[in-house]
Amino acid sequence: MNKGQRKPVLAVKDFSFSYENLNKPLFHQLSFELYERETTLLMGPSGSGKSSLALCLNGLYPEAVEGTSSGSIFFRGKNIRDFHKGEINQKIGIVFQDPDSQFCMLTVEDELAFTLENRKIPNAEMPKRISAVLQQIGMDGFQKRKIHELSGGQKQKIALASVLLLEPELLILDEPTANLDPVSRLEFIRLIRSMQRQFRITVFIIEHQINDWFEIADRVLVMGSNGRIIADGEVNTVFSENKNRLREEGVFLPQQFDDCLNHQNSKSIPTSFDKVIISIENLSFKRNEQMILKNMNLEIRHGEFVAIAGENGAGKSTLLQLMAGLLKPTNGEIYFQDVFLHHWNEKELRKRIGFVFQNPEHQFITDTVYDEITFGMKLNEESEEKIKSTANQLMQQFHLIKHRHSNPFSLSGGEKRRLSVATMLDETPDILFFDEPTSGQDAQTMEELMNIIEKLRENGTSIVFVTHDMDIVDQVDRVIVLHQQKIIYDGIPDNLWGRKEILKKARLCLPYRMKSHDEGVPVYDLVY
Ligand SMILES: Nc1ncnc2c1ncn2[C@@H]1O[C@H](COP(=O)(O)OP(=O)(O)OP(=O)(O)O)[C@@H](O)[C@H]1O
Ligand SMILES: Nc1ncnc2c1ncn2[C@@H]1O[C@H](COP(=O)(O)OP(=O)(O)OP(=O)(O)O)[C@@H](O)[C@H]1O
Repeated sequence: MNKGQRKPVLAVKDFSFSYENLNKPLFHQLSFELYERETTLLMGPSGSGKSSLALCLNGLYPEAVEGTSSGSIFFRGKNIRDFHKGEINQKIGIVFQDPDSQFCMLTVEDELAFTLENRKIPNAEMPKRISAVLQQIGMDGFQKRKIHELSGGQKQKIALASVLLLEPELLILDEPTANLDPVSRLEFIRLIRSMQRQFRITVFIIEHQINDWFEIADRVLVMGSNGRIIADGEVNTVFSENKNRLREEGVFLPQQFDDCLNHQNSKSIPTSFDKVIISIENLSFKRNEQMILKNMNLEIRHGEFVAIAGENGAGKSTLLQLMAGLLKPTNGEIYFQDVFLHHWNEKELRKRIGFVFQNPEHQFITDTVYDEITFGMKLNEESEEKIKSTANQLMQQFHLIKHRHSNPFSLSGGEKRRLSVATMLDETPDILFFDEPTSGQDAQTMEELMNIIEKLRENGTSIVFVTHDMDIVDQVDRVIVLHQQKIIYDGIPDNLWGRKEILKKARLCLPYRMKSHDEGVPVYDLVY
């Protein structure tokens, strides 16, 4: 049966949407259809309106925000406005970009039971279903854990489990794997594929990078910065016919279409890594009596570009926060420039150490983008002139000028992350800690971020960041891999790629430039 004869699950007709505080519509007269058992990827530059569209598709917007819409959205032929409240949210399940905004209960078990209650599943059946879904996402045993005490990736997995329990007819996933370790990401994609075969669900995914989804995506839609769909069709056709336009828009091209891709290695920057900036001696750290890091020794040198990798929950964010003095070791010592970290004056330390959180919202303390960027400079009593010119330069650099008066919490995911990085660069720090700075960024911003990092390094700043992106790890001077409270690898990335047993233990995979040697094998089977 061709598409002309098939009935769409979802039909969007001439749909436009505007936020009241923006002077023009975010997107205009969008028309497209989604079909049963198809997987459609929505791509587009950061801020183009992808998450806003997802929230319109399941009827949450425009009611839940100050916004207006025109046109219609039909679910199996019925206007979504004509469904009873709550009914449409079960048919169309959505996982938000920020899992924190999804949770309503304290523990994992209560959160998942809440979904089952809404589906009127009998209480007696719940433990079995909860255990089964947690097993599917590799988190059985986490039932009693408090959600706010989970790592970023663990939270994302719980948000995904919750929507899987809903068994919706249409599943909308907004950057669902951004915080997952590489193997969890591939496992999740496989799970979606098998669920789709089993339950005939339709899947709509918002993603910046298509590489992992390439094998299962039937179709790709691209939203342009002009608020219109600029490409729609089968994956190969879209990328081969629109390569230049998509590149101009800052959209990531799949590996096989990206002829500009090369293995850039930042080791070319002349740096002497002799002087130690951070030194860790016999560090141990416990949380709620659980040992997270044990007897760790580590040195970071001036100008070094270091990545920290490892599976979800391995302790990467914890290590970063300890090195930045945001957490105190249970045992052992950390020195910053040869002085005990906790002997430093707090104000002086914050000037010298920059820290970008995994969740950018944890960093925001003011009501506008401008105030956020100038906050540190005002605190340091910089001149009015310097504050203005630095703020303007940073807003230009991070494409935030048009949002200068916006509330940081109303920005798109990528814009929030760019703001959180910009606020750290009002001065050149001695060391900059980044917790997954590149996740959720479009191709253009990613490239610009890497350029900013290179410039900082030229000025001697050390960069230490946590990432699940093996292509970024491929570009650093040194990679540290954490596993079961310890460092199991510390060296150059090129040597890591040959250490299959380490990759396997830490649930890492190879960068794409190395995977491409095995052509013809589906990417999700190419973990080791
Ligand atoms: N609640 C809101 N009020 C006002 N403006 C908003 C609100 N939410 C989003 N915006 C603005 O709408 C634009 C689109 O945001 P949206 O989150 O839909 O983009 P996106 O394409 O998903 O971006 P990203 O790839 O960065 O996640 C952004 O410029 C954002 O600042
Ligand atoms: N506030 C907290 N209270 C108690 N335990 C916590 C807290 N935050 C994290 N943990 C636990 O500490 C361990 C390490 O968490 P951390 O956030 O450092 O992991 P991570 O390697 O950064 O993970 P991810 O890749 O998922 O972001 C995890 O088992 C997590 O559940």
